[in-house]
Amino acid sequence: MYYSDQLGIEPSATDELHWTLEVSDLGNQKWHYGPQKPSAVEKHLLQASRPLPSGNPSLDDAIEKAAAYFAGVQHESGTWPNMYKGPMFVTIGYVASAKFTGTSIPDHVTKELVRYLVNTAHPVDGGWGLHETDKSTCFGTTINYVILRLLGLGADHPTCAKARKTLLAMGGATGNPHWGKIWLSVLNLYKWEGVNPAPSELFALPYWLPVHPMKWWVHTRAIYAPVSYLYNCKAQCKLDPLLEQIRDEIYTRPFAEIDFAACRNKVCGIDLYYPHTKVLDVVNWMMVKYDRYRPQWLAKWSNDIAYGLVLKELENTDDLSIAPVNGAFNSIVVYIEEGRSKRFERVAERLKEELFLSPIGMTMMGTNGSQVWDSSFAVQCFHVAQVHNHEAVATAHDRAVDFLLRSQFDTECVPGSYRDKRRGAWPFSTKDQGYTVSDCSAEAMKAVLMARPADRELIQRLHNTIDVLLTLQNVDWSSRLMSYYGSFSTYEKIKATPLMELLNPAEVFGNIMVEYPYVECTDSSILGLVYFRKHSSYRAADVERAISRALCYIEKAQNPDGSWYGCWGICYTYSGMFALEAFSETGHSYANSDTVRKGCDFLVKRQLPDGGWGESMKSCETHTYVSTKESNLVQTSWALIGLLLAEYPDLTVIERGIRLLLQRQASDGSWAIEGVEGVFNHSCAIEYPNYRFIFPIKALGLYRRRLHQGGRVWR
Ligand SMILES: CC(C)=CCC[C@@H](C)[C@H]1CC[C@@]2(C)C3=C(CC[C@]12C)[C@@]1(C)CC[C@H](O)C(C)(C)[C@@H]1CC3
Repeated sequence: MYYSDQLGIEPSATDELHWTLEVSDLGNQKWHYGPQKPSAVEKHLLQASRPLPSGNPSLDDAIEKAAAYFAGVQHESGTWPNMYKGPMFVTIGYVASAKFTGTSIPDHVTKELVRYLVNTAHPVDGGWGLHETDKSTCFGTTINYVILRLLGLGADHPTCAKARKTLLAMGGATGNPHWGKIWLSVLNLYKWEGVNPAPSELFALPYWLPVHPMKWWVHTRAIYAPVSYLYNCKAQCKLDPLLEQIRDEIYTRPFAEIDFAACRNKVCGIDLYYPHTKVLDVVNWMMVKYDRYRPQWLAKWSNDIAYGLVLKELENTDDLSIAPVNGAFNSIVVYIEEGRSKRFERVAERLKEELFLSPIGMTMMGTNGSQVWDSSFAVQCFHVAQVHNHEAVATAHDRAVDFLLRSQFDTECVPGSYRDKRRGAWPFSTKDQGYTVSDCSAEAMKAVLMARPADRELIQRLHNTIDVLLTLQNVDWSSRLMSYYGSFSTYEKIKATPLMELLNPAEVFGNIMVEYPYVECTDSSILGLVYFRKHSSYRAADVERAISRALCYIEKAQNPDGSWYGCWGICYTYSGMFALEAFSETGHSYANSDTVRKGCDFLVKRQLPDGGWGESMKSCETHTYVSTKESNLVQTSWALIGLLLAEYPDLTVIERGIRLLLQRQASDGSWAIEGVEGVFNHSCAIEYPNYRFIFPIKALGLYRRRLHQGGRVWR
């Protein structure tokens, strides 16, 4: 029974049996409510975690059953839809956009959005944080309180009353960080004069300037382009009685008496992960003066430039946008410019693809899914476990490969969008989303090569992938200077100096201004290149050089204790697995490499008494390994994969971990969700529900190979 059931909410939950998920050939997902019957996929996604007895299987049985279960919950599009949830600051975009543009939200969606927030409110103080398992923060509590009120929950409903009390105890909504203040201003619940400036003139600067926004990290610039437009025209939703009530509820003083300009730099202490630098304070002060005295024509002229960039982003992503945060801002900007035009309707419609239903209600995901990433790993794990051609798995395997082939980019971005060459690369989620990611391209390439090693036409197609991947490596003079030579970043190579972080206005996220070198992205890129090298001699010398430069980088990035800090999964365990796999694929093992030996010893020292591994989100925040008390299925699998690939000599260590995976498997072959596996920007946790199949299957498969091959790991 969920908290929302105990509490009783009006409107109440919808009937889970009436929800179906539509998924297109390209993996785009949308939930519908109606008379249809749910399929195995919806049942798998919506059934609450059911305690099934453990099957206590043999190794072979465990692999067969897990692979068959996982194959059985694949959608016929070749993807594994899953609730890619966690961040608690995304749904505000959907609700605020609907409010601003007068778009109605269907009843069944409203009910489920409310249910999710009621179920995720902090059990003690009733607030919300940056992510689902976070402590309550001013940002999380304000925006989610506002959502509930806009969706029709009464101010005196117990969830609202409790959250409001917590918000007011934190000093009220004036303590919001930059993004919170921006959403409140758009909703006319705050005043723009109290928001640190984000003028669109920045986008009109000449590109050669080192601070040009189009050199920033793709997400940050994609968000600040529409935000700067809204800032310059001080866009505000029409005030209505409900908004007036909310104004009265979220502050400790009457709205009319608040000196908003004085709150510009005020951020609640609990929220403040990354305080402003003095440099930013000075720049902000100057921009405030500029904002006051600049001529209107200049504000309008630079808004035209920002709007041009928004339109290009929409064109390059088939009206979807890179992720829901800028997607929501974009929808408002298009509405201001064009009213309810065809384009606006389409942007608003595609925003709904970011909504996902889970057993605890509906929320907006971090992106429109994790389709390409998950399908790539799924194909790989079927091969490692040698089940790809088994009856229960073969269709799912082939569909996933076809999905990956359909999802490879075959067009370039429109000119003038400051985007690099993308033909041949792959995204994280879907082809429509349109953004190359280094490791997603490499893992997808590895997957299709595993599946079709002898397909000459495919290898030809992968020439483009190689061309893109090679351009993504950080190898220019500044990377030598900053000692990230040979590394790979996420979406692009590093285009601006990390000193830009001094101007990070977000307060709640670190490392968002520019690209950084990432160990995991570098590891995956090596894996992709190594696989390609096995099958083709295309640009052999360049590929070879890229691999050795990347290996040097990972070696340098290893901490003295043998660990690698992970940025996209929790944390040292995640990165350790990727690094050890990259070393293993290039011929390094425990027996012949100090780096590998140190990497393994680090992991082995952290094995818990039950044979598993469990690492806390605190590792990401504190940059030190913090163990949880309980071991975690996915992290145990990561550690095991690393050790197995490194040919760690002591099999008893590995066997203890393997036994834990077997014991936790339910009789239907599945594993339950045990906790959050992913992270971003050091502070926000995000769930990857498919990891609970992908990585245990891979770990068990590798272990079986090791047993069968007399202690030698298959390559
Ligand atoms: C702070 C901001 C801008 C918030 C919006 C959320 C996005 C930035 C997040 C949500 C999912 C996310 C963590 C993701 C990634 C980047 C940042 C994302 C898109 C990438 C693609 C980076 C590279 C990683 O190796 C990996 C592929 C795992 C992730 C996937 C998810």
